[in-house]
Amino acid sequence: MNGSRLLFGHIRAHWWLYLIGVASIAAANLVHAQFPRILGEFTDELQRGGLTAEAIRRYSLILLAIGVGYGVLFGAGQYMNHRLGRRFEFRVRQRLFAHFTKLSERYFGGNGVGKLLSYFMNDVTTVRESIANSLNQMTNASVLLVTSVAMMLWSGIPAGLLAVCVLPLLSIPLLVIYFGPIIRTRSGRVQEALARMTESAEEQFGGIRVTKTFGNEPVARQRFGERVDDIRDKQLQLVKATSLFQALLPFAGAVSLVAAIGYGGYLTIHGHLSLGLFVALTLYLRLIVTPLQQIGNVINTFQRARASLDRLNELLAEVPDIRETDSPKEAPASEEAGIEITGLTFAYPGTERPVLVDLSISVPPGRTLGIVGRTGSGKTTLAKLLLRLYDPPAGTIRIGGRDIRELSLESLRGSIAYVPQDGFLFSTTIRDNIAFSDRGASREKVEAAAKLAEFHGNVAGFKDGYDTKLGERGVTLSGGQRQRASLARGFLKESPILLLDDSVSAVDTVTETRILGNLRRSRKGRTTILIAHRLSAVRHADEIVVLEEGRIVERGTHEQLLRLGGVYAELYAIQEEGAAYE
Ligand SMILES: Nc1ncnc2c1ncn2[C@@H]1O[C@H](COP(=O)(O)OP(=O)(O)OP(=O)(O)O)[C@@H](O)[C@H]1O
Repeated sequence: MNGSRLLFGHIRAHWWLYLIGVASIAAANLVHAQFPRILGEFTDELQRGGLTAEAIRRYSLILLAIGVGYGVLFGAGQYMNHRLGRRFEFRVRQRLFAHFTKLSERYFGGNGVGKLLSYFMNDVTTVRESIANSLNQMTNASVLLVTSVAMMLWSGIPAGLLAVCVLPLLSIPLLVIYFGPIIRTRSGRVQEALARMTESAEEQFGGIRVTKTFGNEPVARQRFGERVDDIRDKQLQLVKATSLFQALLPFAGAVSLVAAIGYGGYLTIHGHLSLGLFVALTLYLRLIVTPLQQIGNVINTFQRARASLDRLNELLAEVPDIRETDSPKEAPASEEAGIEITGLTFAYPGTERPVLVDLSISVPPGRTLGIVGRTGSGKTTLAKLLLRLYDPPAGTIRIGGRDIRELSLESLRGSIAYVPQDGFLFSTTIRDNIAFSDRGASREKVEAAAKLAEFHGNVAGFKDGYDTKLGERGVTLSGGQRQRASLARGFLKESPILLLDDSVSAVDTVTETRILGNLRRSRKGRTTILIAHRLSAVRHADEIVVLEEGRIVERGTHEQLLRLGGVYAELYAIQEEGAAYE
């Protein structure tokens, strides 16, 4: 979808409201354009010596009516246009968010949070301001220009004189053609620099604790300073172009006024033009200097808005990598939720080296698989493929006999409760964090999940219990508590498949043993995958696979692998030795 269509689609959808807004402003300007003519007539009556007290009262009332009429109509039009601008902003933000939720992990991996925020804040606001202001000012300016010229002709100002005065104004379209693209390009650069600054701010704020513990504040200040300097440079370049453009427009207006005074003054001296008409002419020309400046403003803001619209357009055109088939199937029921992985080889998009090589694993329904391996051996990648955060090659992963690429994303992800190592907790209550997959879950259900995760004891210690708020304005949990809260969230989901990715690594060994015991009791008969560094976490699994550089190097039960005396046995010996030291 194209950027202009985003804007024009909105205008088309609300065209009648825009018409009311534009018509009100147009009517306001028609009223306003009467002003010089009335003053011209007043001057002529004054010159003829026929001005009576009654006429002064009449002229005063007419001028008052013009003022009130203009104020009411202009205010109403402006209100309408600003309201519509806000509606545009609201809709576009909603749409952007909906689009974001469809984009894949790869997109978010490549684009920082700050950059994405910048679309919501800077770009949408620039377009909204442009719509409301441009419409108000453009209607204002064009109606005032046209009516002023018409009124000048209607008042009897000679067409020749008018042509001489208006001629300098014809340079305006040429200026617009020249400056428009320059302003747009420079404005695009400002928006990009703003996005980079927001991204940098987000990163610096996120990493502020690391910065402080390393005493690295000067480096952080310098890095952020570079971003701010970049914005300043880009903005200065933009300001130079817009200022020059805006200065040249009134200059054209001033040349036109000089022509009026020269030629009009000559005609007045020689009696070809009444003093009243001369006054009206100069007032009209003064009156059109403001619209000329407004046109300049509008063109500036519109060019800036186009740069932002182009950026929004690019974002909306981003096609999600992970898509469903035309008729996606439902994931199988719990008792069929076995997993078959056959000949799975996978490299991350844009990379050559496969991270997983020819994996074949079978997890019958209700069984538990343990996956161990050194850091970087591909364990989490396998979890991401199971969830289709990245696409596995067709036919390589099946659940209940169905290729996961044929399942609807909602039902696939609904059938797997995934607990990552660093589960993110939202700034809301503990209850809402645990009941994330089922907001209506009963208190008992939330507590049962927390008990399974050995988290209930901690929660009971908080003054507000499950209503304790986490995050920015709430309690800060320890690493182990966060991990158990995230684990409770996974347990509450009660999905056919449970996938724990090193989810008990931050808890002590006694708590780990309890959690794993709870898990074995509660998940009896349900498919479970345990990814772990600590072998104690997988020793009860029905099968354990050992990964090295993306390949399965050993497989079997805990006892079989110990007997094999290979990598697993070696790791086990090292970990046992470590545990003995503890
Ligand atoms: N988004 C990505 N793009 C490219 N390469 C990636 C991406 N994510 C991970 N990798 C690479 O894939 C390999 C496997 O990573 P993965 O996270 O699956 O390992 P892991 O076994 O889970 O490690 P750990 O035990 O440390 O969590 C690593 O070499 C990593 O650098």
